[in-house]
Amino acid sequence: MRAAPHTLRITRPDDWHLHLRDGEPLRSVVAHSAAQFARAIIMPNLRPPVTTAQQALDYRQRILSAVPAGLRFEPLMTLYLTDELPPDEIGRAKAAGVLAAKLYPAGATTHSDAGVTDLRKIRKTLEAMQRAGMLLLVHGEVTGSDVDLFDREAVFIEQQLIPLRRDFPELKIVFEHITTRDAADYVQQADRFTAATITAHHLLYNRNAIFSMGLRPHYYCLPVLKRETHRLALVRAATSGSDRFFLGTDSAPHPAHLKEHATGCAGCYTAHAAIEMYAEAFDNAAALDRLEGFASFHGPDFYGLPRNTGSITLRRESWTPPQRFAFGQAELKPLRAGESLPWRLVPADGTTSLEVGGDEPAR
Ligand SMILES: NC(=O)N[C@@H](CC(=O)O)C(=O)O
Ligand SMILES: [Zn+2]
Ligand SMILES: [Zn+2]
Repeated sequence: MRAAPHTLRITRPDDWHLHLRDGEPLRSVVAHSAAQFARAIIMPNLRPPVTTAQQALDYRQRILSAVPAGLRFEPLMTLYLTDELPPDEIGRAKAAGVLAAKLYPAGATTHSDAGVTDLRKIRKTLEAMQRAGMLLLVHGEVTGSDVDLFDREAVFIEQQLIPLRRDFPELKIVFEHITTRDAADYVQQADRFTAATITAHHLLYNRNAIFSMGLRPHYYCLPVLKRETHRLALVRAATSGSDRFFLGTDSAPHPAHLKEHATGCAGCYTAHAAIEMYAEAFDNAAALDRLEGFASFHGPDFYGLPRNTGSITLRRESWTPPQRFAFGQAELKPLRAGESLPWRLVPADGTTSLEVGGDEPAR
């Protein structure tokens, strides 16, 4: 048997699904992602949502100005699809460098109230995207109160995704943050125009995490964590070597007081330790050799972008993320707060990743 490696060097990874928010909260969190990832696909679910090319360009500029000096980070922008989005905005967005548009079924998740109420209403926009080569990113859950929360992803595949795939065969679709064996199987068997992102928390946890010795709101996200058989299927997909699956943290910061609330917000914050959590999940599956493809190659290959050239190093060294970070005027409780992690990112400049951000907002 080979000895378990103590360090792991991989091509610098990207995050293909990230929420950075805006204003002061943005300035509090962006350094965490920039310390780990070269690029990230930035979700457009602000209030109001990012629905025009100009808004995407302005938001990109605000993100760049929030990146601390000395860190390089490229935000890759997306548009938020609504029933009213004019199809010709797609051409303007494409020309402005926007890579993708995001489908939030109305009511499916955080800040999705302006989302699409019926796919038939956006056919012309989807046609324009297919023509322009703009990717469609989907939050794949149906919303009806008649469908059990834990079945919403599987029902979405049958009711929405299969017809969508048939009607727009050459539209590149990323099924975002998949959480079920159904979704992993669907993507594995689909053609080369379909891929999926998988979060670190869905690789590490099943739904017991939300209910373990009391209700734990920091494990609540959408799509919600599923049962263990689904987690195992996600681990198999991520570590299979298949280029259909790639890294997307879905790190989704919310003020702690709104998560620890009678109607707590959905979203887990993982950007402070994302690559470390993925390394842990791949290590648990004895598949560390597959991490680089998943984290650094499959995403850019699917998006048609160049792979990164630099590298990062991870060390097997236990460390403990802090209990909280500042988040604008509020607090942010990260996943694994106060709990040890077995892998640690070795920062390029010799400081520790914990010092980026620290207990204070990173500026
Ligand atoms: N994942 C989440 O639970 N929340 C995300 C929205 C999303 O990605 O669905 C958020 O913006 O907070
Ligand atoms: Zn989502
Ligand atoms: Zn998300």
